[in-house]
Amino acid sequence: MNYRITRTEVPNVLRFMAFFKTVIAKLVTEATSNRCNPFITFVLGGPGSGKGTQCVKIAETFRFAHLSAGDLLREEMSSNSENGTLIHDIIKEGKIVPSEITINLLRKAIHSSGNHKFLIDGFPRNEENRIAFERIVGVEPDIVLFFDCPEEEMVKRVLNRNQGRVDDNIDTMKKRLEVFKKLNLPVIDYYSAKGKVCKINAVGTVNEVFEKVRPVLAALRYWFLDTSMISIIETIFLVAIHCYQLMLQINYFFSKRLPFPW
Ligand SMILES: Nc1ncnc2c1ncn2[C@@H]1O[C@H](COP(=O)(O)OP(=O)(O)O)[C@@H](O)[C@H]1O
Ligand SMILES: Nc1ccn([C@H]2C[C@H](O)[C@@H](COP(=O)(O)OP(=O)(O)O)O2)c(=O)n1
Repeated sequence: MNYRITRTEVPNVLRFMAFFKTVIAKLVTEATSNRCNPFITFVLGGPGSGKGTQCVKIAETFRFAHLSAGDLLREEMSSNSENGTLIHDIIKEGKIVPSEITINLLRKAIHSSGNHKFLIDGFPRNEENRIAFERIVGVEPDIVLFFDCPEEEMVKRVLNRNQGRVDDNIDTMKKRLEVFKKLNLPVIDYYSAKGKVCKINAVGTVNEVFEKVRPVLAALRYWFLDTSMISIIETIFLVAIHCYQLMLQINYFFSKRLPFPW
């Protein structure tokens, strides 16, 4: 195009470009705002369904930070903290520790991890956990992985776990299964209704189950790639506009006429 900007038009063109840059920045902020929050994956399933085992593999393969609510509570229990005895008694009874204690441990672990993609394993266990997390941490999970496993398989796995846990015995296991059905399944239903649950059949060898999980996490890679692509395109676009503005100002200063680039 042969159109040339005249000297009197330059201030208006500069003003238009400043407005254009503001609009682009706003659109990009809106497109990426959700993505600046940490990426939260809740990992749920009955006791012994294989959550912890699969989380280790996911964390290794896809570089997520793995935070196990149960492990954090057990560490707290053995650190002789003021809540130690309370946590021990609740876990031994197969019940759920008050949300405030678990969320405090999770919050500390999230902040000290240096990662922005999290697998939160074994949380939320009940509606109280769920509501408190959303209120205190202020985010909802991006996805929920649900390891669906038959009861007899879960019992077999827990009784063979051999990690010296106070709750890995048949009496506590029966109570935990009841608590899972009564309190945890409603949480899974809640997130299912929101379209966030990805149900994985947890029967099979560890590797077979992981092959069912892999495509779910692999699909998320595009999600993360998407975020960086938007930022790269935005940067290229804004740098181009800045350069043109600068050229325009230099030309204006030397009172020349500048060809319009489109
Ligand atoms: N797919 C599987 N097949 C057989 N055993 C498994 C499988 N996944 C995990 N396990 C074993 O079952 C036990 C419970 O697994 P774990 O990952 O601790 O479950 P959860 O975290 O859901 O309680 C562990 O001893 C683990 O090695
Ligand atoms: N959000 C949570 C997670 C675990 N707990 C307690 C109660 C659970 O029975 C124990 C053990 O949890 P953990 O996730 O390690 O147990 P499983 O791996 O499902 O066997 O910790 C809790 O009170 N609240």
